[in-house]
Amino acid sequence: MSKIIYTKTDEAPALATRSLLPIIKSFIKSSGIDIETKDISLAARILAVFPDFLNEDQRVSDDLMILGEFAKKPEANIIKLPNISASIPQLKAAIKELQSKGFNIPNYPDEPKNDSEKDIKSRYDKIKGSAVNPVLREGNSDRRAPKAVKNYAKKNPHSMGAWSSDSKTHVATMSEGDFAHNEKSVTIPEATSIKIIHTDDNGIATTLKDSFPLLKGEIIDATVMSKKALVTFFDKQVADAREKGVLFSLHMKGTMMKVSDPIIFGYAVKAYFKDVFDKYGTLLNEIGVDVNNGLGNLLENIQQLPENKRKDIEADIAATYKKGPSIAMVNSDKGITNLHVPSDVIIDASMPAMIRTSGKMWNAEGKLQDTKAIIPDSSYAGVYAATIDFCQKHGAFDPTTMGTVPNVGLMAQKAEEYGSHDKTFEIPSNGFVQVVDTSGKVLMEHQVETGDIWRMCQTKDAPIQDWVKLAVTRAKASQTPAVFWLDINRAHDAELIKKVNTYLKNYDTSGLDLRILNPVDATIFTCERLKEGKDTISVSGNVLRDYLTDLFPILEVGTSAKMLSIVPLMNGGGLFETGAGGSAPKHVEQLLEENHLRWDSLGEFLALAVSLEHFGEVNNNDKAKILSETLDNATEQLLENKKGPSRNVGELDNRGSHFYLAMYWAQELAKQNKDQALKAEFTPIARQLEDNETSIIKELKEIQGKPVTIGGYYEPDESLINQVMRPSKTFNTILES
Ligand SMILES: NC(=O)C1=CN([C@@H]2O[C@H](COP(=O)(O)OP(=O)(O)OC[C@H]3O[C@@H](n4cnc5c(N)ncnc54)[C@H](OP(=O)(O)O)[C@@H]3O)[C@@H](O)[C@H]2O)C=CC1
Ligand SMILES: O=C(O)CCC(=O)C(=O)O
Ligand SMILES: [Mg+2]
Repeated sequence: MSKIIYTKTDEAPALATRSLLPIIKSFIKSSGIDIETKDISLAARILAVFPDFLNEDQRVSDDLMILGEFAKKPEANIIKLPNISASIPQLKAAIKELQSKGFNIPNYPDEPKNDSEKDIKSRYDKIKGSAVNPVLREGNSDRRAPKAVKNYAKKNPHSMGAWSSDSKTHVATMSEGDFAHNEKSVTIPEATSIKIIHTDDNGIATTLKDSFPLLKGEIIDATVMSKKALVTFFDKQVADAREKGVLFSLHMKGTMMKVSDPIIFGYAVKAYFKDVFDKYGTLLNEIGVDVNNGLGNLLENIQQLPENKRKDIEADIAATYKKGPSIAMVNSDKGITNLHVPSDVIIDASMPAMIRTSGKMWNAEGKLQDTKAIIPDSSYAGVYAATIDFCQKHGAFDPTTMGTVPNVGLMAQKAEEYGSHDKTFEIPSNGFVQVVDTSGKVLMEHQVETGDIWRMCQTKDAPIQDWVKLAVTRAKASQTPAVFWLDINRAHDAELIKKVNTYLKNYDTSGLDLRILNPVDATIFTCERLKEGKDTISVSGNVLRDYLTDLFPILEVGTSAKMLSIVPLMNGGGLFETGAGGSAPKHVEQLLEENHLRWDSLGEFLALAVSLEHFGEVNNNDKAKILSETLDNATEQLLENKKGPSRNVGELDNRGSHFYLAMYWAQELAKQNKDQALKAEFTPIARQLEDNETSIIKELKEIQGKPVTIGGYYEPDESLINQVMRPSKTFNTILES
């Protein structure tokens, strides 16, 4: 029996689900559509891997694993909300909360001392970082701003900070020794198995990863980030930011790149606080400071020191701040810097937000200031450098006239860098690393030094074929030029380009404008067209998929939450993601403080409509198709009448916006004539909702302005959270009837 699976996740999206899902359920009930939820929240994922530590009644099923399997089935139809990709500090906070609620799960062992602790750590490490999306994304990605959303933005532009030609903001990236410069790549001619081996200067070989299979036609690449080059680079950037009087800011993806990027993050913290580490390095080591988890980890750990010692260190930290450069702030009121927690500043959202804000970030005084945006690896940094350069030359983009940049992203089967965690290693000693196949042939080799970060990526052939097909399909369907963002001078991209050229021949591409440009040229080409109001599809690899689907949407429509995000699964199913953005923690904070939820569920409305459409097609269910069409119309109504959530307390919020969606949806169902039963069912409901609009909105506004509790952050209390998210008795009664 086919069904739609709805995911229960974390933070703001999970709050919103408590309000929206009951509405959806009541609307689809009569149409033979089953909806089921699967809990992939951080808390549930933790509980799922520790059944042996829990009482029988506390155990939960491993919903993520079940969903991962389901995603490979043709009948899959999954609505995926954004979930937390947990950094270590977030993971530890979730563990603490669960323990305080009586779940006897173990602590996270930073440095496991025995086999049992090693086992615990390895279970937690699978939950850490971006652990959900790669499992569910059994297809490539099609993300775009629907026409209604784009038109709304044109009529109601979001604020855009002006850019001036004397802006000192710039991107700083490495010019040697980084992943980009050391990359090697080969395409595998026949299926085989490979091992990754490190050999030290004394000839002692250690297996970093034992034999694992590769498919025919798979592209593999390997590269290394030199620790020496990285440290030199960071030292220079600290000095240069100080000299230029700009903010010091670091932009990376500690969640998706959960092995490499926290290590790189740690070196940035050490470079900025060089004086502190030179003076107290040994002591800090002894008390277990691990700055890969951010400056926050240091500040927390020094609390265990005797007061005078702690004060000495704090004074030296203060002196470092004073000496400068100033650091960009995440929250200047609370003194949280860009270097506090590796998951606070995530490049896909942080760089576009900065570009939207005149190229400025917040300083410690809470004022906007030009910044040095440090993106250590140079593989994709040029995209942001070129965008900034474009804005410095031409001024900010104008949302009322600019074009749009949909993306077709290669993502399936853990493609490229985002699947490299289990093949990323911090090198223990000088020597070399080799990738060796079963015949003993060395496929790739790198000289390495202690502390270097070596990694290998895989990109399977079937996803590449599917990606090229999706690109052609989208270019044809929208009659829009499409650019493959690939650099012939990069080893991996050179292999990919060969395949793109081969697979493009399978299609009739006459009349289509398809090109291959390196990322910098692609940025310039796209930005020029964008400014002239022209659309351009970006066809990109996995990392640029992530970056570009925040960059352009944030400039075009203000937030990537408004994106339609479809993942046509390779085995025929559909995964419908909601927007491209995450689950901004500040939204929960605001709800708790003043009972106002500014989260915009627009991406979810769009995802549900395509999910229903897909359901209708696969199951020959015409009602599902009508529900889909009417939902799309309702969403358009919602945009036209400006019934999205406001940022401010006392105004319409997420819950009020859901009410309007329900009202418009019911009206659209009452209006249509394709299905008389639906018409008859929804005509009185539409009337009831209209008649009670004023009182429902009043009920939804009255409750705002006071703090609320939901009994937990990672594992809220179901009854409390439902009460908070469904506060209108009148509305609930209509839905239940
Ligand atoms: N698909 C997924 O599962 C994803 C998960 N994440 C996770 O989300 C968390 C936060 O990530 P972060 O990098 O801060 O990115 P977010 O996209 O959550 O936040 C960036 C900014 O976008 C705006 N925003 C995003 N979504 C909405 C929405 N629906 N309604 C209103 N505003 C919105 C807010 O800015 P403004 O100030 O303009 O209101 C927000 O501060 C992390 O745990 C991250 O790992 C991140 C991306 C995708
Ligand atoms: O999975 C994650 O950590 C974030 C995913 C993301 O940012 C995206 O797909 O746009
Ligand atoms: Mg992203």
